Amino acid sequence: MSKVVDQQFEAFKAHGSLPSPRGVALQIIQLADRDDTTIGQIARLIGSDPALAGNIVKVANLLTHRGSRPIASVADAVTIQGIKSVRQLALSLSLVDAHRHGACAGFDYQKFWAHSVCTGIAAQQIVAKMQVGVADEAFLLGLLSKIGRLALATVFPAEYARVLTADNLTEAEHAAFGIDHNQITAGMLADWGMPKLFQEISLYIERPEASEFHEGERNWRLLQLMHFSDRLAAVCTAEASERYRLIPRLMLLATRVGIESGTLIEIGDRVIASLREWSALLGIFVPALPPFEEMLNADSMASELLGLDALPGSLPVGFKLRILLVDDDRAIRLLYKTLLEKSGHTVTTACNGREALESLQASVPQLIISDWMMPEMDGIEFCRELRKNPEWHKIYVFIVTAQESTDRLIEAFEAGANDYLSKPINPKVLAARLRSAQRIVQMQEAQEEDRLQLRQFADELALSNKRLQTLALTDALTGLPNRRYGMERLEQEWAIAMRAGRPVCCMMVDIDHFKAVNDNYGHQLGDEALKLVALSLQQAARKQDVVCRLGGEEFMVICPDSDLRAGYTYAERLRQHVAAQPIQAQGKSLQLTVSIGLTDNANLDSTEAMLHQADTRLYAAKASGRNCTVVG
Ligand SMILES: Nc1nc2c(ncn2[C@@H]2O[C@H](COP(=O)(O)OP(=O)(O)OP(=O)(O)O)[C@@H](O)[C@H]2O)c(=O)[nH]1
Repeated sequence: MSKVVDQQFEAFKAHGSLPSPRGVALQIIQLADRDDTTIGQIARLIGSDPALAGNIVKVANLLTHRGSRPIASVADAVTIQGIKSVRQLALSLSLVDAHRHGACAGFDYQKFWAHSVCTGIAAQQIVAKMQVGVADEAFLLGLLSKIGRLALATVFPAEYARVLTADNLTEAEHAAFGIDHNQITAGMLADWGMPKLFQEISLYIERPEASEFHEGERNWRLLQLMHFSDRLAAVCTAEASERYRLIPRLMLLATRVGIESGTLIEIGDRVIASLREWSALLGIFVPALPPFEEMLNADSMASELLGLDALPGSLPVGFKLRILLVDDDRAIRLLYKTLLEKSGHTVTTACNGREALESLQASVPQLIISDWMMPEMDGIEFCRELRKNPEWHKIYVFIVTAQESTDRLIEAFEAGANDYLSKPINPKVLAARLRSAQRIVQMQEAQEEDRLQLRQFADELALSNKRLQTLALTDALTGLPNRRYGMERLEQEWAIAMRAGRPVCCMMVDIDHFKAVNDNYGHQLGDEALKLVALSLQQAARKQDVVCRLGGEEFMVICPDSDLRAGYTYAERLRQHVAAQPIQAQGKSLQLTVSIGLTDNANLDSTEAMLHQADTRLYAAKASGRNCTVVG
């Protein structure tokens, strides 16, 4: 304790006598603390106080196994219980006896003792289980950890009754008495010659985060466990309605100090059983308690979980995960669902692998936290099944395991897990691991978005290329394939025909006296007429024929699989089709005709030769009076 607190404690002591083990009990405590004390010495000392001696024999009989030979003498009691346990008994019996009631209205003496004894029992159980210190010492420390409150109620009964109604008790105590109950406890333990560590722990038992112990060191761990014992005692001694408000925080605390829910239930049940025996012994009232597992699973706990804080650390702005939580322990599901939702994530739950797989059909999360050991389908099998579906490959999976052996971890990674979390899950570690998973999920999603965007660009590009290509190969006025297309197509048809030894025809079609149309009616009507002739040619063509506009009023028609004879018949049909249909444009009726030069591939060695021949024949058709077809 600091010098100032020391002085405050000295000043406080001057106001009246503090609770203390009296007479024989005090001597027992002092004697028991010495290394050379014998059982005989302790037994003789206890024997000098008949009431205490009677109680100690009674206690020893109650605490030893039923059915064994009853303990009749103090010496037997000390031998069986051990000197340290007898010291605890002497101290508790003497303090409880002297302060079962008191003058401070509003100070619940019964509840105070129930809580103190329960903290002692819990500390003893937990310290033994977690192997961080001497269990008997932990009992004593737990029992006395709030003795400062009894001291305040004893020294200032009227004033303390008023202070007890305050929301923040330690602050109100400071305001009223210049010292708080934790500081008084530390002072009293110092006065009773208790180890310095006891004093430090009692100072910070209610607020371990304010202590100067270094995280991870043995004393820090002991303080955390004592704080946990204090909270566990609060749960065990609270009224039912209050109890369910306290349980969620106790569970969270358990995960922080490394006690998983199975161990918590085991310790809780032992504490409840032990408390029942102690309360009967000391004549203290404790409320009836259900089995611990029932408390953790109670529905009424769910709403209280909402009072919990979010996981430590902040989320990247605007990035929240869709998480699926898979665990067969309902309390764990509830606790982590609440914590994760408080941190901004959206959480769904499943109680085993099979249920999780079913839920994936409905909605796909970005991250899964799955326990390993579960009934029906365990975490590993679930992982394997999950990875079989390519749609679920991107889900980031954490496997929660109590065993960190290399083989187990390799098995988890081989089944498809991305990472693992050790059981019990430490919220700080979970928060850090989640942030790193978030970064990966975020990166994956950004990549996926880039990929989708690229694909969209590529699709758009392909489409516009196709459009450009179509434009490049189409005549804008008539919508027919243009010269470029016509020439390429003629090459293709030529190659096919030559390879297959088949004929192919080509005709040049030119509108007669078209200049006159333009001159007499204007270019606009000329254009209209060109479009209608193009349409007429197309209508008269067969499906496999290719009609294109070479430019101006000149067209080319390619007729695959046609020799000159068939081509001629066809050319004539075309010519007559145009001649037979007067063209209606801008309210005028024009009678147009075409001249055709026809050729085929027979006896020619290239498309150029073919085109040249068709051209020559077209000129011949013009020369011979137009509106006719020339074939040779
Ligand atoms: N309206 C319009 N006229 C065009 C187009 N392309 C070419 N022409 C016209 O078509 C006419 C072709 O005339 P010429 O080559 O002298 O031949 P023609 O008058 O048809 O006479 P012959 O071919 O000898 O029967 C010219 O007046 C061109 O201006 C076009 O896209 N639209």
